[in-house]
Amino acid sequence: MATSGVYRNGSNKAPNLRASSSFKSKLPVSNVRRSIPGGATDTVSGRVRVAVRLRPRNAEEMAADADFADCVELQPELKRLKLRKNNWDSDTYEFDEVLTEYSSQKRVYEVVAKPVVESVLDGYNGTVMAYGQTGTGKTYTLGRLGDEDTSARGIMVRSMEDILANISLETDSVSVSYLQIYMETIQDLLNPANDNIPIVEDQRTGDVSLPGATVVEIRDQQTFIELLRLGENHRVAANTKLNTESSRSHAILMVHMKRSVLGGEDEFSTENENRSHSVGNFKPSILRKGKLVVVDLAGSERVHKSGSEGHMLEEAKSINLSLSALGKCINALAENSAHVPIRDSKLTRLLKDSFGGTSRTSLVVTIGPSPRHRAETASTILFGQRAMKVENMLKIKEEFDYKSLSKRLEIELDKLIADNERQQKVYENEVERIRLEAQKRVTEAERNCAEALEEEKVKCQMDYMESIKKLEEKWSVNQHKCVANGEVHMDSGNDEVTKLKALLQNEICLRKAAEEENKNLKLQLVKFSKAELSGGSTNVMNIQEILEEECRQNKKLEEEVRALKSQLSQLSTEANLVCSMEVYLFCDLYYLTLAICLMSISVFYSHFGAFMTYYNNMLQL
Ligand SMILES: Nc1ncnc2c1ncn2[C@@H]1O[C@H](COP(=O)(O)OP(=O)(O)OP(=O)(O)O)[C@@H](O)[C@H]1O
Repeated sequence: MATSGVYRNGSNKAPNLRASSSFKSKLPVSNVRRSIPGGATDTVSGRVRVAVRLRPRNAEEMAADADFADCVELQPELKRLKLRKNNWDSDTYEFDEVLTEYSSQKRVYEVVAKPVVESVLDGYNGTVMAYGQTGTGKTYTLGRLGDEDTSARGIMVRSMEDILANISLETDSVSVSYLQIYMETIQDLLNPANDNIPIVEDQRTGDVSLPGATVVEIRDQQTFIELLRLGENHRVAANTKLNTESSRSHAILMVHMKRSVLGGEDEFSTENENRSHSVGNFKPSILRKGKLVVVDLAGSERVHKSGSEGHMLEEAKSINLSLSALGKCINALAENSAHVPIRDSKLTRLLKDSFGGTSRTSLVVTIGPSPRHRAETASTILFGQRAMKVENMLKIKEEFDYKSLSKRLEIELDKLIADNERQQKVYENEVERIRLEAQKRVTEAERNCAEALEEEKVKCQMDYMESIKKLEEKWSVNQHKCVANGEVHMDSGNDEVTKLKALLQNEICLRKAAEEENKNLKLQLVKFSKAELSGGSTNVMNIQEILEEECRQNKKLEEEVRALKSQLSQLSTEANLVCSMEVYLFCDLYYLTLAICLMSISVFYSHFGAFMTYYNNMLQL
């Protein structure tokens, strides 16, 4: 009976496996505490999950153990394993999963690794590790490539298949490193020249990294399989008594995944959305940095059983040393010991996060059926049982992806610039269209205007011609009238003007003679004045006054003569142009004026004559 067995897991009671959630189930969301960015304190408890896998009998065992029953009996439906002590007694152990010799590789992947891979895709670290005696199927479980038979593919290949199927190569990235710990040195299986890679621990986060290890970005499954093949070729293996191709090193495959998750995609979208509203629609996406570590341990073995000696013995001792260090750490963690001897080996330092750390860890312990190896099988089972007690505090590794936000903003900016340029082009085309239309309209308006002007011009010319014609007709009529009425007067007017001119000329001559005479008189007066200088008689003074008065009169006359001259010249010009009636009027007027002038001149000369008489009298006196 299953329940009648004795539980052997460090105490008399099996771990409370039923209380835990299903091995396949995802992490309970309600337990997750998140704090972004910086990867902070998003933790959830996660016990190390352990499955046991039984290898079928191999050819050697079929022969050697033909008469013996297997040392184990599996009850997969109860997830129990019975380890026979003898024919009538057995110890019963409970595991998270019990995988029989008939379990397919697919089933093994799904119960052991798939939940871990899913966690890695969610941004957690994950570890899948195989532990067991040499030749029990660790490499078979983890590392089979399934070249000929895809159903034989191991956990490594299937994990990568799942990862590649769940990420977007446009926004996410996957890269791998493949290493081995051989004789306490870390070597690069993808580049054997890298044969002493240091382990670097981040003091702040506790994260472990291997600077210098080859990191290859994976974009397709085939590349990954080729890398695994390359790594397997470089892995140290040897033909031992227990396994013709026994791995002499611990192989460690590290898969680094960076997955960009847009805000609002998952359960904490509301929180992210609220936070992102301050930056508008451009919420930084969340970058999840999950790391999957797949560890194919070297086989635990009893040295005498593996037949190792010389260098292989040294290898076996080194393997056992590191496995024993791992066992001690797991024991310490299982017992909540204050000190966990992580630094005792490279293996434990490298697996620091896998046991007692932040990783979701799944362990598959492989066992063989042979009763001859019962002790090793028991040891393996106990290792698994202790590992089941190790509690990890899973911590999500995520941060705001400012790089991707910047890229998105750049793309958005490019889009906006292109939109703007397109709109600018549309605008320019529209402006050009409007300009051409306006130009067309202006040209049309100009043409219309020119036509209208031309029409107006023609009309004006016609009106002008009409007016000229009318004037000419009128002028002609007037001409005829003039000819009929005033031709004789015109001729007589012209004669009168000529006479007037002659008279005027005569008067000018007279005036000049008078001026000459006046000048002479002045000279004589000066002489006379000198002679009579001291006399100062009143007569002379009177004469002077009379003389000055005469001069004034003379000037007045001169001005009148000048005015007459200018009027005469004007009259001469106008006389040729004005009609005969007007000429008559002007002529009459001038005759009158001229008569007055002549009268004035005669008065002057009469005065002048009187003066001269008086003057001569005076001289005689
Ligand atoms: N479940 C299985 N079904 C069929 N064959 C298996 C199974 N497990 C292992 N084998 C076979 O057993 C042999 C040893 O397996 P494997 O090399 O995987 O053991 P191992 O534990 O890795 O050994 P080592 O520790 O020496 O490297 C191989 O030939 C493998 O094909």
